[in-house]
Amino acid sequence: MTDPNQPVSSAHKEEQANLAALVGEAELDPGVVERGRKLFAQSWDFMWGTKFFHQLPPIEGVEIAFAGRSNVGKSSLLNAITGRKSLARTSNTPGRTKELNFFRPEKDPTLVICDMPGYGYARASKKEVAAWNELILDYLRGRPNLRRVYVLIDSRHGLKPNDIEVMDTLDKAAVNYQVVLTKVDKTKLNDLKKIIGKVELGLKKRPAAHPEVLLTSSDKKIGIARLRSEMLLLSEGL
Ligand SMILES: Nc1nc2c(ncn2[C@@H]2O[C@H](COP(=O)(O)OP(=O)(O)OP(=O)(O)O)[C@@H](O)[C@H]2O)c(=O)[nH]1
Ligand SMILES: [Mg+2]
Repeated sequence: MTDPNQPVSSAHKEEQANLAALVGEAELDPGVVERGRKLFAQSWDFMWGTKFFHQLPPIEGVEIAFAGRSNVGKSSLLNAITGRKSLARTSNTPGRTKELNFFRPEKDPTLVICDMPGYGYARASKKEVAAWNELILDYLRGRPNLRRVYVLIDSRHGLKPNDIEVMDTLDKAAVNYQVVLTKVDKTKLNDLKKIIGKVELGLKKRPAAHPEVLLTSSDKKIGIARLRSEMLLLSEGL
């Protein structure tokens, strides 16, 4: 709780400190943070895009995917971790990413990131939604080098039925995943704490889920160093 008698700036500072504690970057190993920074400071390139499961790129290195409902901030998060404004196209209109788009460092084939189309986009045609959902689910359960799926959830909205469906699929396929709460710059600290508690409670019952959620804001660059560090360790097979 903030003290109403304190000047606004110190309440703000306290809020920032509380948020930083939730994001958990202070406990990171500085050496790992630096290696993570370097991994993403390389020149990252678009590698492959497809709407079809039978046209996926050849298997090379470790793959990590960003999944989540339309407009949750998947492409923005890819841009934030690679420090690029428009490596992946973003939009405030849901349904921007229409293919599985693969990215990797220009000179290093050890890590590939897949930016996925969003699920749950109501305004596309039924046929298009069905095709996307099929592609997303086929990819999530059928990609042998998929090491981790980050399931992005808007921190203002929480889990929706299609997030549950995706997590059920990942549990059944035994594909390791972790929930990332996005746009934390838009959520009040108390609401954020409530949603973290609720989501983490639900994750306890899920065998393939990482028990802890990550917090990010692509706009304010919150949680980016931690995500980079964790992705570095995954790319190294740890
Ligand atoms: N405030 C805030 N807005 C964000 C953040 N991340 C993304 N957005 C906004 O959310 C909207 C959607 O972002 P995208 O990155 O295109 O979302 P997406 O999940 O890739 O969407 P689809 O490709 O349509 O599935 C854009 O208007 C972004 O500017 C964030 O951390 N904070
Ligand atoms: Mg996108």
